[in-house]
Amino acid sequence: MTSDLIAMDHRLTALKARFADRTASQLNSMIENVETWQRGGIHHDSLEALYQLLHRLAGSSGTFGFPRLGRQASQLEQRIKPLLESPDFSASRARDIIDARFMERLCQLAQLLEDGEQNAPPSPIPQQPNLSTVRATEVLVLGEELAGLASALDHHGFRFHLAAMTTDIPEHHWHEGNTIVTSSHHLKQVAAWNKALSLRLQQKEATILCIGSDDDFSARYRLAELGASGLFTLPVDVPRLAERIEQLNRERQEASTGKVLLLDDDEELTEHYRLVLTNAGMSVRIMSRPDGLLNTLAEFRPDIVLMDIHMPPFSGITLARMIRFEPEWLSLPIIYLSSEQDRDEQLSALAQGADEFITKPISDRLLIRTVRILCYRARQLSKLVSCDGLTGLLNHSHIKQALGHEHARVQRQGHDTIVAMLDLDHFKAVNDTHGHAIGDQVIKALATLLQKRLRDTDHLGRYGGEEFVVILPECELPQATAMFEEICRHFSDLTFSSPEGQFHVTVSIGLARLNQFSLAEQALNAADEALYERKRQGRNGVSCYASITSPPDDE
Ligand SMILES: Nc1nc2c(ncn2[C@@H]2O[C@H](COP(=O)(O)OP(=O)(O)OP(=O)(O)O)[C@@H](O)[C@H]2O)c(=O)[nH]1
Repeated sequence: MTSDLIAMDHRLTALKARFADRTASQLNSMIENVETWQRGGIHHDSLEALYQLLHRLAGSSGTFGFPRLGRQASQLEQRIKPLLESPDFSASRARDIIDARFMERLCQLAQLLEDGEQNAPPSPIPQQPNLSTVRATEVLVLGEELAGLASALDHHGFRFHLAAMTTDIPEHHWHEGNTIVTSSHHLKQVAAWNKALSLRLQQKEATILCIGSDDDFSARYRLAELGASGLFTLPVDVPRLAERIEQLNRERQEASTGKVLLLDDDEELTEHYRLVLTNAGMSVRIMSRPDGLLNTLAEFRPDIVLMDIHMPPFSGITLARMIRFEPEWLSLPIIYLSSEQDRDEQLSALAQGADEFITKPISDRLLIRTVRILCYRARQLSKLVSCDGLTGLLNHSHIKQALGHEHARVQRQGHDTIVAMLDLDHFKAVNDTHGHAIGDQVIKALATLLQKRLRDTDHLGRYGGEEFVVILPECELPQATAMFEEICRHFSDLTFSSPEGQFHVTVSIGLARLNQFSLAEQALNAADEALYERKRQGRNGVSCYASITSPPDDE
């Protein structure tokens, strides 16, 4: 076990101990209360307090290793619920329910807590996917004949490892995050090697893209049968291959990461979920009270919200409806986390503004899998709305929105952020000579190169036809200039081909510091001005707004 896992194990054990202590003292005082009620009268509020305790235990005990306690609490909870919901509550009906048998079973809960604590085996910690490998973009190129292709991929920003045979690849270079590129002759052997390593290292198989000359149905079918996930025919269209590899990387990364806002008034349970999800590679923000919910949504911008339904005095159902007041959050997936078992009740809760229901208790593994799938689906959906179809980058309105958010962050935190405006040079001539479809490939190649070279925290958008906007948070002008100069060099090295022959394209870039401007729009105009200065100076390079002119005093 790594030191991180040991630390996490200790924290989960400490949480379990806290849960057991708190529950023991709450159960004991509840048992005393119920004994008093049996002698006197039972009030609605007292019964409601008992219900809340049982409801909490039904939802959380399983997570802390007390599944029997959770089941029994759920059965007792179900006995009280109809009376609490009925319009004619009466003390005598309550006394009929809270009878000697009920009391006996309530006392057993405390016993189950003690027994469970002694006997429950420690729950295994779900393994964290190694994020450094998930993010890795190394391409394994297998087959000496593909050496030229490997160096062409290098120009597109991919690290590659070239080998003649699988036996020449050190095992530590293989992981499930790899893309393997090989020719159809080697596919059978490469696929067997890939499968053997995936079984031995207990990871998913790496994705194999195949280079071949036959493109007919039976050739394709055979490659798919052998385990290939894509075919590129000779001569290989390198920008298209680079784009496919980049897309695979993105999909892998998106499948393992996610931003989750978790709202539940049970602090130990929320902390447990946070530890488990964070350890699985997700970014988690927790709240035990909903007061600051709207601010947290705006600042954290989660992929999904996981929310308890019962958080006295708040109701998750009302909160879900309240979140939808803001058009910005109309499509934000809200998932109820609740121990409510009744499907009818679940559906009527869902009808009022949420999207899914996760029933507590839930095992750590199932929680991770469910949350991962929900985050992935949420990102795919929001991408459809926010991304440009040709390049997959943010579209015009969403890159402007991202700029607005970053401007607000800069104003609050004062860090340096750079805005870049990029425009392909003489692109009309590219379209006129090689055709619009080839022009599209040039646009996609620049998008892929930007995605490869920039950080996950940067924002990339296609602003117009052959114009891009990039936002680099927490970056200074000299760094940004050096990085974009390198991008210009790499882009001009890419070779494109069409029936008219091979050709190269260059890009001009204008930079501005977002901090210099009181409005985000002004920074965009400044970057645009710097871009046109670059065009005047001969294109294929970078100009900075600061070096052209100082900002006016009032900006
Ligand atoms: N293939 C393709 N071309 C596009 C797309 N959107 C815009 N364009 C073309 O991009 C070209 C832009 O040309 P201009 O604005 O004249 O600029 P330019 O030829 O790049 O010259 P400079 O910017 O001065 O270097 C036009 O021919 C547009 O039709 C697109 O989605 N795909």
